[in-house]
Order: sequence, then structure tokens, then C-alpha cells
Amino acid sequence: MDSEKEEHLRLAAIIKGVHADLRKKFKNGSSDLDEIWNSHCSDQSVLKEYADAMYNLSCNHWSKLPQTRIDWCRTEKTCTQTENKTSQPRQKLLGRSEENRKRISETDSRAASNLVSDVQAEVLSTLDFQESQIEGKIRLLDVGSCFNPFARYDDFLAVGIDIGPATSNVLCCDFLQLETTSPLEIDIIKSYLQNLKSPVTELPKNSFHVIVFSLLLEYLPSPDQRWTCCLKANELLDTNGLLLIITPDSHKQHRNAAMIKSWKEAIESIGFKQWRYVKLEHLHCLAFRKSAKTEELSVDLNFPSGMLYIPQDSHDLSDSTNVCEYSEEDEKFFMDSAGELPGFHSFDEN
Ligand SMILES: C[S@@+](CC[C@H](N)C(=O)[O-])C[C@H]1O[C@@H](n2cnc3c(N)ncnc32)[C@H](O)[C@@H]1O
Repeated sequence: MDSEKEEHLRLAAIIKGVHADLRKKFKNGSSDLDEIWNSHCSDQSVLKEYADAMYNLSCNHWSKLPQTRIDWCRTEKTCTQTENKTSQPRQKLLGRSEENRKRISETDSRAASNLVSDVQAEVLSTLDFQESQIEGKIRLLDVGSCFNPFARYDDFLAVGIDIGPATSNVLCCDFLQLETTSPLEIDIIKSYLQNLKSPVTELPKNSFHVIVFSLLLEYLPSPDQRWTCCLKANELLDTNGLLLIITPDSHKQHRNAAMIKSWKEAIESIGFKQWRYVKLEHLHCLAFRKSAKTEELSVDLNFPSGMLYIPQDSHDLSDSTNVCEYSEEDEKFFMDSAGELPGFHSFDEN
């Protein structure tokens, strides 16, 4: 095994170990979820080791994958309109009305990927847009940001938050504990966000055009925590804002289709409409548009939390006492990701 492959395995083991350890503690039920979570968030050595491993994997290993999750978030029709051949400013895409959503979805299914074709650009140019435009940069909150990969793009005023930041441009914040406060006037939001300091304990409602959960939800051991994150995203998004969820899955699309359907149903029940869905080789990428405020909804907001399940939730870890067991899903994601690296074939070929 060459040294690059060994290093990938070492880093992947750190990530998988933290996920598996949290899941095991949660399933053992020896202490309650809040206690497990608070103790995890105060374990600086584990958070730092995880952050360094994730940063290293993302920048030195996975960035070689043909299409990364960050590219997907930035791509045309997801968030911004790169290489736009239309006369519409890119920010206007976020203000698209629900009427246009259907027409654009048809284009999406034809495209099946995020490639910007002339045909799509033509279709986009014929669309009318809502009056409301976004002035200035797109305000983007990257939850579980690790190293703020969006900071280097001029399109965004990117706020990266994480319980264990890997870089200094990410603010310390536990999204699960974050309080949402009254909305701010539009002309002061920008300077408010630019002047945030660690630790961030509160953010004003309706402040963001885009919220990103990239590989965040599967870090959390309980569906209730995933649910809390989605409810909070609704509160922090402006009307028509986008919630982008990226979750790993190296299986073919149909394998976890029921899970994705369940997520869609759950998230749509709290004031979102699915805007876009793409299955990349190793990832599901989902975009939801905020269509209503949670306080305007009559549904029981605690009802569908179990619908935000992941396959790992149902794995039985009860027999494992000291050893952290990795789920099949974790294993496949990391193996396949490494398999994409230049010079790698498969970990099975030893
Ligand atoms: C798998 S990493 C993903 C990092 C980055 N988003 C990416 O796509 O490469 C998950 C990140 O979520 C962070 N995280 C988990 N729970 C969090 C929470 N409640 N609030 C803020 N960050 C959290 C972890 O510390 C970790 O950095």
C-alpha cells in the first residue's frame, strides 16, 4: 500500500471513529442525548483531531474527485448561475417564483447534472423573475463548515460555523444550541454578519439567502437533532431562501430512495419545497426552498423527526463495547472516495 493510500485510510478512520463513537453512546442509552452531545462538544482534543482530518481529506484527497459537493452548491440552478449566458444577474435566481420552479425542474431532469449547456441558458433567459432581488452578495450560512470552503468565492458573504473549526475563518458555534432572535433591518444585516465573533450563540431570523448542510446531518447520532437543524434553518432563511443538503451515499440512486423520499416529506412539512435533487456518484444533493415560516404552519413540528433517519441509525451496535464499528455506508463512502484518487484502483486489490 503506498503512503497516500495509507494516509487516506488513517484520516478516514478518525472521521468514521468519531461518528461511530457518538452513535454507539447514543444507542447504548447510558446517558441522555444532551449529556452525550455536551460532553462531545467540550472534548477539544477529539474535535481538533476530527477537524484536522476532515480538512486534510477535503483539501488534499477529495478535492481530486471529479465533482465536489462545494461545486454543486455553487452551480447554476442550485445557488448561483455560473457562466451565465443570460442577461439576468445571478442573484436573481434565488428570487425565482414557485411558478417557475416547475418549468426549471423540467430542465433539471433533462440535465441530470450541473453542466451548464447552451440549451439551459436559453431556457433560463426566457424565464421571468420575481421583483424581489438580492442586493449585494448572497448571504450564506455553512453549518458544520470545518474550513469555510465558500469564503474564497466573491458571490458569497459566507459565514462558516462549526463546533470544531479547522481554520480561523470559521466561527465556533453549536447549531443545535443556537438561539434565533428577531430579524434585523436589511441595511444592517451585512455588517452584523461581517462582525460576528466566536462563539456565536445567537443569529437573527430571516438573515440568510442560503444555508448549507454539507455532510452535517449524518454526523448527528439522533434524528431529533437533524430535525432541530432543519427547523432552525427555516427560521434563519429569508423568504425563498435555499437549504442545501449534501449527504454521502456511494450506492446507486435506488438503494436509499426510500430514505430520500422520507427526508423530502419531512422537510417539506416544515415550510420548504424541494427545488432540486441530484445523485452524484458518492453523494445525494438536495435543495429546498423556504416557502413558509414554521410559525405559520399548523402541523405538529415535533411529529416527523424520525423521518430524518439515516441507514446507520438502524445498525445494531449493542455488542460492540470498546471497538468503534463503522457502518457499511461509512465504509463504502470512504473506500469509494479513495478509489477515485489518481493511481488508486480499489482497496480490495491488495
Ligand atoms: C463531515 S464534516 C463536514 C465538513 C464540511 N461541511 C464538508 O463538507 O467538508 C461535519 C462537520 O459538522 C460539524 N458539526 C457537527 N455538528 C455540529 C453542530 N451542531 N453545529 C456546528 N457544527 C457541527 C463537525 O464538527 C464537522 O466539522
